[in-house]
Amino acid sequence: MYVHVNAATSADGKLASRDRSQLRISGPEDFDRVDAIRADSDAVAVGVGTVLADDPSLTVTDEERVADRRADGGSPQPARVVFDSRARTPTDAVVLDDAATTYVLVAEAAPEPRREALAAAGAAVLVAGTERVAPATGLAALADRGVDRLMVEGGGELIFSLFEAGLVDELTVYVGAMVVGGRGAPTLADGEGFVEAFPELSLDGVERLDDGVLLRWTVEGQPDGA
Ligand SMILES: NC(=O)c1ccc[n+]([C@@H]2O[C@H](COP(=O)([O-])OP(=O)(O)OC[C@H]3O[C@@H](n4cnc5c(N)ncnc54)[C@H](O)[C@@H]3O)[C@@H](O)[C@H]2O)c1
Ligand SMILES: Nc1nc(=O)c(N)c(NC[C@H](O)[C@H](O)[C@H](O)COP(=O)(O)O)[nH]1
Repeated sequence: MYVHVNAATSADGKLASRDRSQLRISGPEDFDRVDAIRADSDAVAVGVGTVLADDPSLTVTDEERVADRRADGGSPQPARVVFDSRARTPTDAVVLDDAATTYVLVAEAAPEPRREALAAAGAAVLVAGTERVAPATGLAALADRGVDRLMVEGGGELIFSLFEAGLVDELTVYVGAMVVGGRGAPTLADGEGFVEAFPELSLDGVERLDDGVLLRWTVEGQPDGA
């Protein structure tokens, strides 16, 4: 599976402010680029922290892109994926509307009534991992369901854990023209952090977009040597 992580940060590397509410960093050109990546993907993934903070739709909005997907014989919308170890996704979350298939990846530790509530709300609940969703197991379950190209939009906890597992192929970051600050504000890669075996990136492109900069990298070396 090809895994493309895309996110937007402030000039100081934050995904959002310390209150973790949704922060508009991208401008219209970057949001259009995000829409195009979604349209090229079989599924779009976020962590449950992002669902709770942003309540995103994760759908393709450009009608031509939707029509192209249909013409190619595929589903009009990519599937949506929530990494949600304890099944905390609210049953009225926008990702559970009927716009697309939604997989909620949970751990065995997720309470059964929550799993049932999510299934009743229309989610396809997949168990991957014991206490926390195991990234490689989760991605294998998605691959079994036809996901070859996965876009990951964040947040910082999920992005770190995918790097830690050596599963990221491509990273694109839009760096917007603002400073957010705050030691507790989420950054592009949070989690425990690396002290050695840092994932190595190879720069593929730098481009001005809106008032910011788009950086494109291929992931060369990963902690597990993948
Ligand atoms: N600027 C951007 O591009 C962008 C993109 C996405 C999110 N955000 C922001 O990021 C913040 C949310 O990020 P976050 O880091 O708090 O949460 P997150 O979205 O990374 O979700 C983390 C949660 O996912 C669950 N999870 C399940 N399996 C996991 C695994 N293997 N590894 C890690 N998490 C796993 C856990 O419950 C964990 O608490 C919000 O403030 C949101 O607005 C910004
Ligand atoms: N590229 C990007 N630039 C931003 O400035 C920003 N805040 C996000 N955030 C990603 C997060 O997942 C958002 O919640 C979705 O971008 C919202 O997506 P919808 O339009 O609801 O589908 N992503």
